[in-house]
Amino acid sequence: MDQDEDDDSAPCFAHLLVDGHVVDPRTRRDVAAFRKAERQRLYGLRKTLSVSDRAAAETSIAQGIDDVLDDPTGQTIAAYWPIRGEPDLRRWMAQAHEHGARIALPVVVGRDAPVGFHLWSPGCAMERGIWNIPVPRNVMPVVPDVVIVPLLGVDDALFRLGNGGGYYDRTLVRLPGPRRVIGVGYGFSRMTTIYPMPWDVPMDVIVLDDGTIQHRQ
Ligand SMILES: Nc1nc2c(c(=O)[nH]1)N(C=O)[C@@H](CNc1ccc(C(=O)N[C@@H](CCC(=O)O)C(=O)O)cc1)CN2
Ligand SMILES: Nc1ncnc2c1ncn2[C@@H]1O[C@H](COP(=O)(O)OP(=O)(O)OP(=O)(O)O)[C@@H](O)[C@H]1O
Repeated sequence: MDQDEDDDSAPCFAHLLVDGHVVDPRTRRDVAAFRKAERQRLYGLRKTLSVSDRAAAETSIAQGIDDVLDDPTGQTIAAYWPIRGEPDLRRWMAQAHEHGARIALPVVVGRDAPVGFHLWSPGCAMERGIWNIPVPRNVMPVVPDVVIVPLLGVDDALFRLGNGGGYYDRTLVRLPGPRRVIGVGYGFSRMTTIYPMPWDVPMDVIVLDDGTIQHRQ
């Protein structure tokens, strides 16, 4: 017997809630298993990229972001410090900083909490944060106008598959004011669907290394 559906001695439905969203437990389990397998497949594809593939991808993605952003001057832009074979945009970040953008990095502050965004500048002191991800040592929190998110997978409706912590989804729903979410990744990241769940937040536009620039319909 399945405890989730058939235990009528349990009047509490809290186990069906994910961050306030009602979710069927069996669906949640199936989707989590699907995403886990897809993550492994996509991490594997990233590992096949050569140094020159990566360099070319970074140039192409940087160009695509410039096309999408227009003038970064005066904008507060959250980018990221690359992990797990993500495109390395640090050169683009330094250039945008030089052109007058404020650049911030995501900082995990707690397991199920939204991430914070802390100002970064080229060469600033860094330290290892949660998950061992480098973060700026000096804590200067900001609210970004633009969030550049690394995508592991992306589906036709621009829902993102990430590393599986749910951090960006939790963060983006809570960001005050208008913000633009730009997903960046490799051409092989495309999927038909990630089976979006109520908490998934679609991106506004994606920039892939194969030259794809796709805006959400
Ligand atoms: N470069 C970069 N920085 C980032 C993010 C990112 O995706 N890329 N994040 C964007 O969110 C946050 C970190 N997100 C992370 C999410 C999960 C795991 C992780 O290790 N997950 C487990 C599996 C979790 C699960 O399936 O329950 C693992 O892979 O072992 C690490 C970092 C903040 N900083
Ligand atoms: N508000 C929320 N937003 C996102 N995920 C949440 C939320 N609350 C709880 N979760 C849980 O966190 C996990 C997030 O999984 P999901 O596949 O969405 O991660 P992801 O978007 O790939 O990760 P990340 O953004 O860290 O790269 C799920 O198991 C989900 O149940």
